[in-house]
Amino acid sequence: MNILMFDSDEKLNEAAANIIVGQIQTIPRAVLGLATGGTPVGIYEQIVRDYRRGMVSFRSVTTFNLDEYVNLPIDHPESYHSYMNAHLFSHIDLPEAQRHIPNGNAANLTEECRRYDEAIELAGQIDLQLLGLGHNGHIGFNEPAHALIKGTHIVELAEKTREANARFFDSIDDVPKQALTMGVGTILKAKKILLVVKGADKADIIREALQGSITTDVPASLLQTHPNLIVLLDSAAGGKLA
Ligand SMILES: O=P(O)(O)OC[C@H]1O[C@](O)(CO)[C@@H](O)[C@@H]1O
Repeated sequence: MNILMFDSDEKLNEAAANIIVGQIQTIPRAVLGLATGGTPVGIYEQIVRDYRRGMVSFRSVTTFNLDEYVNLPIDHPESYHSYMNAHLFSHIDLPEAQRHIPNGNAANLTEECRRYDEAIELAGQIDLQLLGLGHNGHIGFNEPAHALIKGTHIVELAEKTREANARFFDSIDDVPKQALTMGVGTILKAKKILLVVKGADKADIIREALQGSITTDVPASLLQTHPNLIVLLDSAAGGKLA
């Protein structure tokens, strides 16, 4: 595990963008796993700047997002489809057919999960998976549980997750109760993982995830088993690491 700490958000975003752009430049048909939430917004802004400077093209890149809400219309401003369009996809030359996000409005959600896993397999596994961290240690929407699920599945969102994400909606009642998420097995199969964590409110959970026991109660702790994990933290998030 390689942990890097930054004293400014700008430097952290630049470092994360460099790693992602570097993968695209060195891997001919790179497959990226992408995340949503507040954390990656500045990283996507930096990637778009790099794209506009002509440093990178996404024409032969394939992307798979970690998750999507269930029963939230795709064009709802807070769907992860809308998020990805607003922050990344509408600004770069990534062909639409190469962008993948689970469909939380599919008539048969179980079948949609199976289809999503099959698409990832067909793409030849994920070269680089970008991850944020939930306050309860979730990665993607893999919430703390007695057992974690390997592949894409339907998940009941934890109250803590709905509370954290209520800031994006008019009220907590509007936050969906379910989501589709890539499983921890798929995440751990990525060749490289880039975990980005920002803010003092995540200092305790990142310490538990990286330096505590490996437990399904803190899904991110399973990342300790990954052979190629890079962790980028701001100094507030990293403030409690031993
Ligand atoms: O970056 P944020 O907004 O704190 O979110 C952290 C994590 O929570 C999620 O948004 C899901 O709640 C993940 O996609 C993200 O990695």
